[in-house]
Formats: sequence, C-alpha cells, structure tokens
Amino acid sequence: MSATTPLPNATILGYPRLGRRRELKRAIESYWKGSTSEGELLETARELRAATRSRLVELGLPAAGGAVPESFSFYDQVLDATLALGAIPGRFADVAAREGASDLDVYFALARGDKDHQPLEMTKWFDTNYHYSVPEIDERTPFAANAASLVAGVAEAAQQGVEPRPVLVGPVTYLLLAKASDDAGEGFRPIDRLDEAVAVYAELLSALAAAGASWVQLDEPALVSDSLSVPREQTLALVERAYGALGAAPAAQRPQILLTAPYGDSSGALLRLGALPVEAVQADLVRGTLPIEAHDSGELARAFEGTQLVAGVVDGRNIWRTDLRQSFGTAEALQRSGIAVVVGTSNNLQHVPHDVNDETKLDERLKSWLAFADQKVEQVAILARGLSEGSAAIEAELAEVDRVLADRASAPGVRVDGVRDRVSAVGEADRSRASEGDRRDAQSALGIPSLATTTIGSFPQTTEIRKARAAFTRGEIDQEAYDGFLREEIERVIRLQEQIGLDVLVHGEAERNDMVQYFAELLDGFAVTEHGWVQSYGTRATRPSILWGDVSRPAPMTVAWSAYAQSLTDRLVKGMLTGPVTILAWSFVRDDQPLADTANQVALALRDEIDDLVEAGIKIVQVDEPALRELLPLDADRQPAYLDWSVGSFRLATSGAAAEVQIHTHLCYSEFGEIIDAVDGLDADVTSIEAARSRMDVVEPLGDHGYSRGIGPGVYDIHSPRVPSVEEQTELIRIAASRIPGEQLWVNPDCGLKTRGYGETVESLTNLVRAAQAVREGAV
Ligand code: MET
Ligand SMILES: [Zn+2]
Repeated sequence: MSATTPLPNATILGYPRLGRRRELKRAIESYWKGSTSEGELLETARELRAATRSRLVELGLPAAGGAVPESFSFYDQVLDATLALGAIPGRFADVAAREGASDLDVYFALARGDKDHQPLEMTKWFDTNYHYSVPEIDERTPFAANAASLVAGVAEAAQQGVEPRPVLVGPVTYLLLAKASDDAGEGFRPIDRLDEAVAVYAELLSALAAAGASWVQLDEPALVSDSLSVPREQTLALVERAYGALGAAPAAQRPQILLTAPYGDSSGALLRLGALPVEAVQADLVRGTLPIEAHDSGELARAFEGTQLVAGVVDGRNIWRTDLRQSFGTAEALQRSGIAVVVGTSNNLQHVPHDVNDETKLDERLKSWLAFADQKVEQVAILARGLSEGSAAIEAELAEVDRVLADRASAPGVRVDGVRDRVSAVGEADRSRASEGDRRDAQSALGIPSLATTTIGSFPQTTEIRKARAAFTRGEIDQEAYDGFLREEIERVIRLQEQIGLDVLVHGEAERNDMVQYFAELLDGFAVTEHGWVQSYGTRATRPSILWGDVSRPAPMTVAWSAYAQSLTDRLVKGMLTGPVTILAWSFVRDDQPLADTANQVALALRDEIDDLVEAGIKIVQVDEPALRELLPLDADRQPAYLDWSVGSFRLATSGAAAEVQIHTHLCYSEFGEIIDAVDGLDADVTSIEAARSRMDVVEPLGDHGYSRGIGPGVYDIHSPRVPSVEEQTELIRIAASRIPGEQLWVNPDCGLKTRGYGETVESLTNLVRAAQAVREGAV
C-alpha cells in the first residue's frame, strides 16, 4: 500500500451479483448440469465483474481510490468467507482432498451437497429475505488463508483501470453467524476461535496489500443485531478486539480498512467504532440514526478524527427515490462538524434489482418515483458532488427530487379516502374473535379427528402447470382454456388426497405463480416488474412486487378455486391466503407511511376475502405468515412495537370469522422460541410450523408455554426429495405427543410441496397418513 489515500466521497457497499438478465444464474446452472465447462463459467463471471465495474464508474463512482466495491459472489458472501478462511467443515474434508477438486468444486459442494453430503444449512441474513450458507465450526475446523479469489479480483480490476475495494464478511459477524458443528465439544462456540480467525484475516489483508489493494471492506452487521447468541455490548467488545488487532498491522501489510455496520442502528456504538484503528467506518443512517448529542457537542467529530465516516444515507433495501434534500442535509451537517464524510448506501445493494430503465411495462409516473441499484449509485454520486462543490451545484437535482416526491404524494391511488376511512374506523373489537372455548365448541361440528392429517397448501408445480401458465401469459391459450386446465389440476389433486386418506384437503395452489405476487396482481395498490429480480439464495431470485398505493380488493381473489375444490369432495377443503405481514415482507413497500398502516389495509382486503370464502361454503381458512419472524427488528427496543402491529394486522384479517370457522396459520422456520408470545397472540385455531429437521425442537417451548390451541409441527421435511418412512414420522409424532395433548396435535409436512416432484410427494404423504394412524391406534 502506498501512503494513505482517502476513500473518495462516493461509494456503495456492494452491487447485485446475478447480472441484469440473471446471466450468472444461467451460467452456473448450466455448469451444474454439465452443459458447460468450469472455464466457461469462470469466463462469464469475469465478464460480469468487468461489466459491473464499468457500470459503476459510468454511474459516477470514481475509478481510483477504492470507491468501487468488489462484491461479486458465485453463490453467497458468507460462503465466500468460509473459503477465504479455509474453514472447510470436517465432514467435507474428503471433497477437498479429492484428486483434481477445484476451489469451485468444494464451494458448490458446501452450498448444495452431493449424494454423500448434506449441504450447509441455509438461513436468513439478518432481517432480509436473502439466505446464507451457515458455517459449521468446531475446535478442529482448519483455518488457513485462501486469498486467491480476492487477489484475482484486484488484478482484474487493475487491468480495467479500476482500483477496487474487496468486500468480505468480517470475522466477528462470520463467527457469530456460524453454528457449532456436530463434532464440537459440549459448550463450544464458534466465536471462541475469534483470535485465530483474526490472524487468518490478517494474512488475507496482507495478501491484498501485496496485490495492490488500497482499501478493503469488512462487513460487521452483527454490530446492529440483538438476535445473536451474544448481547450487543459484547459484540462491540469483540469487534474492538478484532479490529484493534487487524488495525495494528504495519501500514504496508494491510489495505486501509472500511468497517461497515449495515442493516440497523449503530448509533450506540459509533463513538467507539470511530476510535478504532481503522481508516473508515460506515453507519446505516436509514435504519439507524446518529448519536445526536455526541454529534451536536462535537464529540463524534473528535472520535472520527483521522477516520472517514461513510454515511449510509441512500436506502439499499427499498426501491424508492431518496429524498435527496434530506439525505444531503444529514451528510452536510456531518461534514460541517469537521468529519470526513463519504456518501454511501445503508447496505449492500444486493437486495434491490438492477435498473428501473429496464422496465418497459411499468406506468411512467410510478417509474419516476423509483430507484433501483443503478439509480441509487447515481443518487450517491449527486450527493457526493454536493459535498465537494456546495449545495448550489446540485440544486437542480434536489429540486427535481422535490418535484417527484410531491407528485408521488398527490398522485391518484396513493391515498384513497375510502380505504383510509375504513382503516381509521378499525377498533379493538375488530381484532378479536369469540373465546377459545366457544370456538372449540362451535368447531366440534367440523368433526375433525385428533391427529388430523393435512398439508400446507401447495402441491407440486409440475412442468405442465408452468407451461400452461406461460402459454396463458403469452396469449397462446385463452382464459377459458387456462381455467379449464386449472380445474382439471384441482380435481386431480383433490382425488389424490382422498386416495391418500388425508383428513383436511387443499386445492393445491396450481393457479399461483408465487404466494405473494399472486395476490399483488389482484389487489389495487400494487405493481409488478418484468426484470426486478433480487437474489434470494445462490442462483435463486424472486421478483418482489411494488406496493405503492392504498391497498384494496376490487374482486374476490381465491374464492372460485377454493369453492370449486370444495364442490368436488365431502371432506373439508381449507381456503388458502397469504397474510398481511408476509405480503409486506416479500414486496417492496411504500416508505411514506408506517408499515402498520399499510398492513392494516392489506388485512382488511384479506378480511373481505375470508368473508367471501365462508359465504361460498369454506369452513377452514389458512392465512400463511412465514415471514413473521423475518421482519422482527434486529433492535430489541423496536421489537414490541413490531409484534404489536404485525400480530394486530393478522388478527384484523382473521377476526371477522365466526366462531365455527376454523382459522389456521402457517409459519416455516424453527427458531421460534423468540416469538412464541406473538404466535400465541395470533390467536389462530391451528398453527402449522416447521419442525422435522430440528426433530421437534419446537414442541419443548410450546409445552413449557402451555400452548392451548391446535398445533401441527411438521413431520416431513419438504426441503429434500428424501421420503421419510412411516417409522420416522411416527417417531416424530410421538415426540410431539409426549409434550402436547393429542387432541391439539395436527400431522402435516413442514411447508408447501410446490418444489417437490409427485413421486416422492405421494409416498411421503402416504407414510404420513399411516404414521398418524399408527399413533392414533397406539399411544394416543
Ligand atoms: C413459504 S410458506 C408456503 C405456504 C403455502 N401455502 C404453500 O404451501 O406453498
Ligand atoms: Zn412454509
């Protein structure tokens, strides 16, 4: 490294990796299939990285000085850190030792598993819908620096005339997100190995310095989370220890360090972060704030003497055009207090799509309110120019945004009086149902047996279903033909369930492309994109809908399908809806009013849908809330308010149902102890929940809690094609029945079956029904 070179005053924390047209997805999947070689895949990746760098420079990030992040990943940034750290779990040692195994082979084996290895577990990255591969660490997991791909990125960029800033998950966050491997000793915690990991990070940094990198970015979002295994105060102490050590290396042996704290509020830590021996610190000023008093008193400026502050004032989580005047005010006030300010994003832009200008079908007016990744980079560049040249230099841009925001505030559909009046009229009574006892009595007429068997909603989405949908979308078949196809599909699924002997049936959700988008397309207030893909994990991406206006339901959305399914059978068919919290969590939601207000609007639309379902003869309605846990704020102080509105919106959606209507909900994650009171608060008659992989861990807290309503801990792990045997499922039901009374228990899979094939589905469900039968006849 040469003498210190400050970070230019514009940067972003990272950029989407799959490519504007998901080129990387296609290249990787064709490599997996064996249709292309590793060489071809590496070449596509190299081209994508080059295109990203040029694009970022074109959009206004300086090519020199480390403003351009090198944030490419073949699959996942946490997995990248596992490889860089050489922390290959013992159970994959044979893969790594295999003759001719490349780094990429090992990488994909960890991500996806193979016939002899279960893949690394996946779980959600902080409060996003992105999933990372969970590192498995024990006392003997090897740590050995592997800087190859980091160094290669720097060299590639240099050839292009770009001086990049390699990005890596920092050691504290990495270890706090890791789990102890099955081989770990009693009480071992991955974070116990922090000092060893830091030593390896120091080697990585030294390799980067030798390769000519002037900056490196280490991400430590653990700093803003109260949901990790150590209290936040202790995380900060661990960060001080790690960066005290990393920063102490002689200047020639490391790049300058940018330490980031994205996804939440770091205001309580910022003074201490500013005092660390690193050259720059980032704070998320969208989700978080500044320590106001310290800012006003000059204490913040003193802590940041000699340290640049990357002010994350452009939101990297949503797709709205930033209020530039307000963001500029924040950045300028920091600069005026004497701090060396860099304008940045609140987090890596991996959570937003590439470019609004790719959308050809969106309403032009709506489009003018939006900013995807490329537009965010431009916003950062504008703000930075304002800092360098004074606000007059960017007044035209600020005024343009003022105009756009005013237009958005007054546009038709954004505020609809009828919708607003209805929400304001909501009272507590609208959020409560008859008492639990009255409901139980009323629902006994349904004749549901104990250990009732059911599924979570979707049946396999076969190629034929996808083809028919695509043909319909392209206009190749008409509405009538498509509806006819779906009716046949529903009839097939109903007959199949009757044959298997399930107690409560579903229609199978063949008509739904996606459990949120389906509703977004039918509700007013939403728009859907053509190219707005966002990586969910690995090569998978979703296309979140845009919730831009007041939400209402112009017509029933699911009634025809559910009623048709019910008309085919004497057994009960569950109606199937997606809940308000999940609809919000998996969409890009308007940022001009509290989420609670938006959730209530969605809830009222669902409430009407439930009314109509019941009117049409449906007696059980399931309202899925798989994202309830995901939206839980990282910051403990903000959790009670969140739980209050999220639970409240679910109750508003479901409380119109009379006592004899049975309301189900479905949650699919197993770490649920944290929100057990909230789940209780949903007041659903029956809750199905993921449990198979953790071998019924959830029944313990439920039992302790004295949970009194229906509960269906999953006995069939639908994440794998494996068929669980009758014995295996019997055993899981027995474990559940040992803690929860049989008449409360339901028997069901962990989640929907849409990603499964029919062969394994039929076998697994047949075994599930037999297992329930066995337990009914035996123990219970
Ligand atoms: C991610 S939860 C999925 C629930 C939905 N009803 C399904 O079965 O597919
Ligand atoms: Zn689920």
